[in-house]
Amino acid sequence: MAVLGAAGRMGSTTVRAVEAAPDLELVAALDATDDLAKVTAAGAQVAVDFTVPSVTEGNVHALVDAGVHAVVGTTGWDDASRARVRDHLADRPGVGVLIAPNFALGAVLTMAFAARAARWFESVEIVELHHPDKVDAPSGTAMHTAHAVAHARRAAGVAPSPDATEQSLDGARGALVDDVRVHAVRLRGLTAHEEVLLGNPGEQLTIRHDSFDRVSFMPGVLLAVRQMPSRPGLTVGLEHLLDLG
Ligand SMILES: NC(=O)C1=CN([C@@H]2O[C@H](COP(=O)(O)OP(=O)(O)OC[C@H]3O[C@@H](n4cnc5c(N)ncnc54)[C@H](OP(=O)(O)O)[C@@H]3O)[C@@H](O)[C@H]2O)C=CC1
Ligand SMILES: O=C(O)C1=N[C@H](C(=O)O)C[C@H](O)C1
Repeated sequence: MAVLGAAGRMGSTTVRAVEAAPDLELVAALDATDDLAKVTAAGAQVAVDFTVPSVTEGNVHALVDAGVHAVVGTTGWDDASRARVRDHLADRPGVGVLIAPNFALGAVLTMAFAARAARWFESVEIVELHHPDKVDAPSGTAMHTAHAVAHARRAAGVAPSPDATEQSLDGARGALVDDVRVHAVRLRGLTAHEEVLLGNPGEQLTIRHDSFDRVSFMPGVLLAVRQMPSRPGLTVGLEHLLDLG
């Protein structure tokens, strides 16, 4: 298999995890200046992408063209870019692509629990907290959580969270993602954290997940690497590989 973005925080952690896995062989580790042709030249069947939002879609199309299955953890995807990959895969039967905003088991469970709880609360807001070197906000995980929560609330006929704010400084109420408020904190010392706050009169449920170390993402990454050769087409979210989708 191959790792794209191998010199980065997640890429280097993935390289170590693959090297420690007896059933996987790392044949290519690419950094920003490397040609993607190295992936096929090395005979990789699966490539993991932990690069940057500006290049990940191009990488995925090149991998699909080459018949290489892709496990994508890089964020920055939207409906339009995912649709382009889905269309491309329709011409390449047998090739599988997973785009997952978070590979940590606890984060996937947080999203599943939040979606399950969302219909029972009047108010829902999301706070994501990350290291200050992160280039995108809100996090891909928070966006995915907001969409899942919004979908569950719409399906149950629940109104958007009440908010009487008439006057506020720009950004004070966070970003509105699919009718759900999302707040992004960037703080030295943090790794990757998310809280889903659910409120009713007289009570609050907080669902919180903390990734203290990037090793937390590795069981999910390796699970995906092992499964993608038998999952053709586009899969969005690790929850589908964990039977939680
Ligand atoms: N799904 C998940 O579970 C997780 C997802 N992420 C996401 O993964 C992505 C990477 O995060 P992180 O590792 O912290 O970021 P880093 O900035 O540490 O790593 C990104 C790496 O990609 C390299 N790169 C840039 N362009 C290319 C290219 N065209 N080909 C190959 N490599 C390239 C960068 O090189 P250079 O610095 O020289 O430009 C850098 O080494 C982010 O989008 C982040 O949100 C992060 C954690 C978990
Ligand atoms: O950049 C990060 O660090 C992370 N990015 C992903 C995201 O944007 O959701 C996953 C995790 O939160 C760590």
